[in-house]
Amino acid sequence: MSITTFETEPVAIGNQLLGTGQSVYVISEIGINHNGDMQIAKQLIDVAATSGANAVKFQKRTPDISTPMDMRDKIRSTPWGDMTYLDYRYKVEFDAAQYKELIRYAASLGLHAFASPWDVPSVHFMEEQGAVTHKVASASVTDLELLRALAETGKPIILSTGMSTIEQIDAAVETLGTDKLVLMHATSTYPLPPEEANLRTINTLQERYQVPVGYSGHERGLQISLAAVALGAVTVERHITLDRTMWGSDQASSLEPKGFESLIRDIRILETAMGDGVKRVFPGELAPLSRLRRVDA
Ligand SMILES: C=C(OP(=O)(O)O)C(=O)O
Repeated sequence: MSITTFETEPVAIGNQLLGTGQSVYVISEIGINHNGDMQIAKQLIDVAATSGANAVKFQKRTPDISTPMDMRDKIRSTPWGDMTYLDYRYKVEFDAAQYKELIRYAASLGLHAFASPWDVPSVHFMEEQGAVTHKVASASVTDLELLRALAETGKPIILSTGMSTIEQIDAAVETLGTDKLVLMHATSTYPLPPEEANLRTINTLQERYQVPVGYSGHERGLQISLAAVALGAVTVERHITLDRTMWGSDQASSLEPKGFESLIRDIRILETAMGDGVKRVFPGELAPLSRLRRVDA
């Protein structure tokens, strides 16, 4: 079985190029694992920085717009008591001053900070915070109004493709344009079982859209994300948490600090080991060559 990697024009996010042969851009998905607590958010930024990630990412919602109607009045038990799902969604949102502080804090540690805006006002909100890029969550692939607002920012866009058909991705890509677009292969099963990972889709997306393709992972463990890098993923995004037993819907399928650090260590080894594909004799082979080869050609 052959594996093809496609050369695509790199996309710049801030000072970092995303593309074949470039260092893998590692995104620490904080999402809502901060549970609305600035201290936890900053501790997660610390984890991203000490692990060697390139970026931290949040999820930004205007709950009155982005919360599905049939979910709003459902009662949820939370660490702050029983409340409606809508009230809970507000509880885990940060305001403009808090985002400014978090983005400034991340920048002081050498990290990009951005979000997946889940509705149009959240796009404008993140623009006002000066985000370097915007991510489209898999759930938003078919929200063409949101995608048009994102395209208008002129920023590079990272589009995740979980829970989407190829026709839905076609329409999203047409709306966003391919100029500054990075796609993410994703399967939105939490946690992701290996039989639904379908990693060869990375190559399918590269071939079809001719843009850099990364991987947004929800599996337990590290192997599938590492295999994605070997298949040519230019960026890897994983949820991070301080402790998988913390309260919150994404905590259990997140990586803890030690696991995240190991992931990035192994990604850096892999990207170096991928090389350039040009067959050559390496300096380290010369001694074994003279010792072992009997017939010189
Ligand atoms: C849910 C998100 O991403 P993905 O679809 O890649 O998991 C997100 O970025 O908010």
